[in-house]
Amino acid sequence: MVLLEVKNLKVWDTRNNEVIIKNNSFSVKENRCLAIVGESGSGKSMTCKSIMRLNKPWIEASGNVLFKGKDIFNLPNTKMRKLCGKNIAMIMQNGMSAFDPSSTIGVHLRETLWEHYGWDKKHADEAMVQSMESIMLKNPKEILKKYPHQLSGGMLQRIMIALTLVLEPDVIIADEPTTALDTITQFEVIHQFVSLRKRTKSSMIFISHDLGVVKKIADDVIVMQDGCIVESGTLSEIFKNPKNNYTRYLISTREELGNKYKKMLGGGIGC
Ligand SMILES: Nc1ncnc2c1ncn2[C@@H]1O[C@H](COP(=O)(O)OP(=O)(O)OP(=O)(O)O)[C@@H](O)[C@H]1O
Repeated sequence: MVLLEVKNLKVWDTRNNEVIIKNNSFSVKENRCLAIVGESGSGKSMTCKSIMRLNKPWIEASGNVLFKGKDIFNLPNTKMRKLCGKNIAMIMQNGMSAFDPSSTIGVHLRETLWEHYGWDKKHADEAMVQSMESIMLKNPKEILKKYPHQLSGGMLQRIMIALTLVLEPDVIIADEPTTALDTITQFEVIHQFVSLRKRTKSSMIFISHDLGVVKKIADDVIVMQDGCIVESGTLSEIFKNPKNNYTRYLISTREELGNKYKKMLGGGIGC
């Protein structure tokens, strides 16, 4: 079953009328992970921000976004706020930008859980502490008292994963969630994403320019170039039999990079 359908999405900058996303359509099926890949500036983030209506005021979008068959593109902002988080949750590229710098993590999480579930402080804290423990975050009670700047990017990403586990949304949108992290933390966070999918049975849109990561997590892939979807298919179709030159180029550069690392590390790394 299709859970989220994006139809003829067009996005443009009203300041200079530059078209950023050109009439793209794609869908996310139940319990599947769709990866959006492409080089920097190809429009991956803009696509997801447009679904969530997180674009800057000068950016406009047209088209349709259907969630469980209902058009949410023209939903009033108050209804959209309710939907975001509980039904469709976005995990940002940079953990720091997801949290209010002037509030503690606890205040932020409690507000979110109050808004979506009406939980009081005790209920929210219990759920978050349990969720953070389940993904091996140490001292969760202390974490709730901290401000975002007191925690590392990897910690903030994991807190967002813990919150997503509590919210159990139907669709999770993860925008390059490992970009700002070092290699070891990246590996751990990807592992958390894979188990997040298993535990919540959520569908996922996973944005990445790292095809190695995509191979680990995705079922379906769309490839973007200059605001257009140039190829789409299942993971094995895209990797084993890419039809588009740009897809072939992305895969070959990934393989070259992988081989270089293998040589450097004496054959110890796989992609
Ligand atoms: N706030 C903005 N205002 C105007 N143009 C923007 C804005 N944000 C992004 N763009 C432009 O939109 C295009 C697509 O950007 P987008 O961030 O979606 O790319 P991306 O594929 O996600 O890249 P990256 O992998 O670097 O995050 C780029 O040309 C970018 O310059």
